[in-house]
Amino acid sequence: GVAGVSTEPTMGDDLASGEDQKKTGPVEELSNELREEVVREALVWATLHGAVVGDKNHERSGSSPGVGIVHVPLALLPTPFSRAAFTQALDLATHYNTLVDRVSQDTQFLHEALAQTRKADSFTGRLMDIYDQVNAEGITQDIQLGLHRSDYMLDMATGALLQVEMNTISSSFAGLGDLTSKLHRYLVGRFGQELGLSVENVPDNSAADNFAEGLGKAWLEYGDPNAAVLMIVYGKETNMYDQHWLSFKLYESFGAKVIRRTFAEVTAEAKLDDKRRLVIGEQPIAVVYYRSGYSPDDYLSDSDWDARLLMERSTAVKCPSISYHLVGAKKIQQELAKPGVLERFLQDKEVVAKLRESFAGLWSLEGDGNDQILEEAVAKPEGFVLKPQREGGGNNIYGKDVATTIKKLKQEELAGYILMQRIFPAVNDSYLIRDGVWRTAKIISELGIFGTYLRNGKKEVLNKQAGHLVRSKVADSDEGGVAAGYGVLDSPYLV
Ligand SMILES: N[C@H](CCC(=O)N[C@@H](CS)C(=O)NCCC(=O)O)C(=O)O
Ligand SMILES: [Mg+2]
Repeated sequence: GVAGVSTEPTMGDDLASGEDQKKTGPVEELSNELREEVVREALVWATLHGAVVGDKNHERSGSSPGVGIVHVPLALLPTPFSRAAFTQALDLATHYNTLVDRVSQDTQFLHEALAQTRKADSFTGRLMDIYDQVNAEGITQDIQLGLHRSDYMLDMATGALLQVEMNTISSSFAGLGDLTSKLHRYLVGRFGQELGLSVENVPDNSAADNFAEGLGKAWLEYGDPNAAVLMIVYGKETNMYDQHWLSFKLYESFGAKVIRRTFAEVTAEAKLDDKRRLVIGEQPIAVVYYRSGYSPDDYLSDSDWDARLLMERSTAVKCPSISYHLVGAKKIQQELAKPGVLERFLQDKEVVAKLRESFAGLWSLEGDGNDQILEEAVAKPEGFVLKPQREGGGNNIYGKDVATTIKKLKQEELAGYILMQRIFPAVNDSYLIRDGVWRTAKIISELGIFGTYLRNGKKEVLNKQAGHLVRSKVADSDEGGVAAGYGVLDSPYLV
């Protein structure tokens, strides 16, 4: 209901029908007046501290800063999450950073692993073409900056922490996720007594500072104080404040300035000078940070692809470089899960074992020996997710559609997908607030762990577990993307 007036029927009651869901979380303890007070404090805190997004109902909200602003979709209170699993996820971060960097340097592996996919999926094909072109010409810049987010779900049946995916491009919400932790620490600190919660169970977060540090240290490694950071963005971006948090902290901590451009503006304003340095207008660029370019929809014409290639050929540090972008492909995630493949990149057996135990079931549709798993996926589709080579949310295939899609795919299309074990996390009770309106809901949550990695040639400058994010969604919805409008920002309550 509207903050202060509980108008809507509470979702919780409807879904209680017969499901023996373990009721967890503080939701049932909230009396009306306490809930109204906590909701009001949450909304005021979020607004005052910049935990905001553009309001999609306001036509200028994505293009004019300060206009059409609304608080970020939120879980009112942090959601219970296993302390052991949280610690395990944090511990994996530096190892996943290293894995991405090692795989990115193995041209033969990338070619072998993506040979079929580049033919089956034209987007991957275009990325591979750029990869081949810059390799043929000779890499101009071996400073690699990764600002990653490795997403996990805690499988209720086995208690296993399983990786959903590794994001190596445009990993959102270091800014807003950090703030959500701070908001929940404020609310639990202020109302913990009545809520029966303690702030020690709400871990602090420094994702925004860590991502700004990654950008800042890459800018320093480039070594030109007059050069700027170029952020590649959408013309209309309702998640701009998550991006501006990083720009502001980067300037505050390092003095580096960020300029924002779309691919079209890069086409109009960019050139390479005689040393292949990237210049936008008169402004030299030290780092290119992509917050667009992860979906084929982001390339509206060949000139956008030319802009990507031009930036890739330049001496600017790309985040991600084309090779880091490719390592984040779902096909690579699936190939890395094959027996013996991790050992190609990592020597430490314990590390290999830790990473491998975080892999969910992952299978290709094409190639040898998969008939049995394909039959199982057609017979029991609810146990699987079918994933195209797409980022940005809203693309995965669930339920019966898994079976119908597998049956209708042509042989040459199979390598454009991967099949993954569907993970069933615990269901929790929560209050979700969107546009100032709260509602109770049964939610499932996904934990993202940010990682920052910077290597300059042989020198590893940075390799950090860089903070966390929880995104929650109504338990019966398949998609969970916040930017895509399904999920809310949340944080873990360690139990
Ligand atoms: N609007 C763009 C959105 C960029 C984007 O979609 N990033 C993907 C990884 S590729 C992602 O992190 N998705 C999880 C956050 C969610 O749930 O929406 C931006 O913020 O720059
Ligand atoms: Mg993703």
